[in-house]
Amino acid sequence: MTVLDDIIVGVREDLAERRRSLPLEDVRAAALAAPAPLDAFEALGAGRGDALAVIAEVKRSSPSKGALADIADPAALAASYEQGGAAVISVLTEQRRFGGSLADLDAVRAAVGLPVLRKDFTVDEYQIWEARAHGADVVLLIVAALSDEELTSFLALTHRLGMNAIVETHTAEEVRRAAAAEARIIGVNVRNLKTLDIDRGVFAELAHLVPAGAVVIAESGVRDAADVADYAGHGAHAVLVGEALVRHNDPAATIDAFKESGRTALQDRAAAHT
Ligand SMILES: O=C(O)c1ccccc1NCC(=O)[C@H](O)[C@H](O)COP(=O)(O)O
Repeated sequence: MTVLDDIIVGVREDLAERRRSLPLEDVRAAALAAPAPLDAFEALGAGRGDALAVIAEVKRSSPSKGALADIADPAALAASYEQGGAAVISVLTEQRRFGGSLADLDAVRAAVGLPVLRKDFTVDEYQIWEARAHGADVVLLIVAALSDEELTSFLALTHRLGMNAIVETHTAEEVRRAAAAEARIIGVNVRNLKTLDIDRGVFAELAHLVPAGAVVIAESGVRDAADVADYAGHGAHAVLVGEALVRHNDPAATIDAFKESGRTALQDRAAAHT
């Protein structure tokens, strides 16, 4: 069993319990009553000009590293991300392996005026309705965890609710599947979901396969501004950063530095293409 399979077993068990305490009809009603979603595609699309967008993640722990940070106040952390110029805030809500929760999502939603990503392992439409009910603007759809039919129907539901999805890929075949599903935002995650190893070179290999018009996100493995520049130089419109921000004592300054590094790399890239 891969790490992804193992995570999904836990996700399904937790989901069954939530579904028992709150049926789908009730979650749907709450989602439809929630304030309208914010436009993450536009917020991330800034990176298609000369300004790299940063998706800043609230991440307590992970299967690869264990506990990362004691985040006593996720709202305050998210507010510092917003102050540093993040375009989108990502909140990991998976509980067993990442220590996240819907309570974290609620706290962050209430604290920031930016689009918020509910970052979880989406395997059922219930989770998309639930994300919207809790004020999320974006959900994560991991191609490796979904059939083509699920990917297409989950993407359609997401768009019908006025939300966006980051469609996450790890291989050329998954980028092809994301493109065939007409994903507007495609993430390339350089963390191998079988070994959990980071290989930043994967982004350079796959980014150019993403269709023009889509937003391309480099996910995972950003340690410093040089990594951001490397991703931007290979075509990233945005980077998704967790560990480097939650471990830093000044996340706002770190985001600012990442954006500056990305801007310079994008300008160099544009100059090289003229
Ligand atoms: O972070 C992990 O160990 C992990 C393991 C298995 C599946 C997903 C995992 N992480 C989710 C993410 O995509 C990252 O949280 C995100 O890209 C940020 O990564 P990083 O900046 O390297 O913390």
